[in-house]
Amino acid sequence: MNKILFVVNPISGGIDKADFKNELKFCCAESNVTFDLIETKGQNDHILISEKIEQSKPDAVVACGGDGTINLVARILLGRNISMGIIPLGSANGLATELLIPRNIRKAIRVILKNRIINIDVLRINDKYLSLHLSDVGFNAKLIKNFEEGGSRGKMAYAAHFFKVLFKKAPSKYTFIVDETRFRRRAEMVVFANASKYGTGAVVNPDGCLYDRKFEVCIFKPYPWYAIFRIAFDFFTGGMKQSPYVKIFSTTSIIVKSKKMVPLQVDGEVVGDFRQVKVKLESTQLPVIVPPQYK
Ligand SMILES: Nc1ncnc2c1ncn2[C@@H]1O[C@H](COP(=O)(O)OP(=O)(O)OP(=O)(O)O)[C@@H](O)[C@H]1O
Repeated sequence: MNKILFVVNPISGGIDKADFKNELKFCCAESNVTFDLIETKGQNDHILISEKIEQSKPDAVVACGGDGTINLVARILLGRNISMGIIPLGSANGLATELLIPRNIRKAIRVILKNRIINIDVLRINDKYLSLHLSDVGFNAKLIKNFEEGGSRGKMAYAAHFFKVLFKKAPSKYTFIVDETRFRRRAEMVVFANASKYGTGAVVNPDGCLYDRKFEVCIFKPYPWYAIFRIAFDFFTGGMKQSPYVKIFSTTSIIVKSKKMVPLQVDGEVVGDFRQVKVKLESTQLPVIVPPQYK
């Protein structure tokens, strides 16, 4: 690899990026690799980064931030034949966790410099949003919405919101359309899973694989209140496939319709309320730099 462009979100995770930039200089000099760096501004980043790519002609573009920054870079790179790297420097790094990318900055930079690439699947939602990791409608989207609106931070606050939302059940009626088949179900949550687990470590889709040319739909059926503990247990022990409250199947496209508006979250970001969610596997995969331990 000759040249790398690092896209750094200066505010992600509330982390000062000075140490990271020093590490970057050190590691790239050590490996004789030239690099460019651009900081995101929070506005028109798509244009600024695209222009920088044209000018800099990098072999790889590395997203340094949280899931939002990764999604931004992925949208720009898809179809361009440039690989994407990830340095997890956000408050939420679901995809980096899934890919076993080290949280340690120096180790993460060295993963990039080793340049081991796999092509991962990408989902397109409602012809607009890109999902590399996990997207859903229902209780998790509500959880994220409440958490963001609550203004609180930290694991305890998150756990409190988690149980509050699980207890405050509000199933919706959904119609599922897969190829020629159509069926109806009431559900507390429907997950469109390219990956296997959330950034918190909760395993929603135990067999999830990022490069298998399909994704899983995980339907959480309405459950009695006492099932909350079983569901929480299955989330953290990887037992979701055996759960009587969850149905999981694989597909390459689906349309889910709901009578009422339901919040949709895409890779950690609530993007709005919808009555219809259309999910499709993109024909193009995205080359991503991964550590040797990711199989
Ligand atoms: N220079 C900047 N100033 C303010 N906001 C910015 C800047 N650069 C990027 N952003 C915003 O950062 C957000 C993406 O953050 P990202 O997901 O990478 O990190 P994060 O710490 O996990 O964030 P969050 O906790 O908000 O999800 C986007 O909303 C983007 O608009």
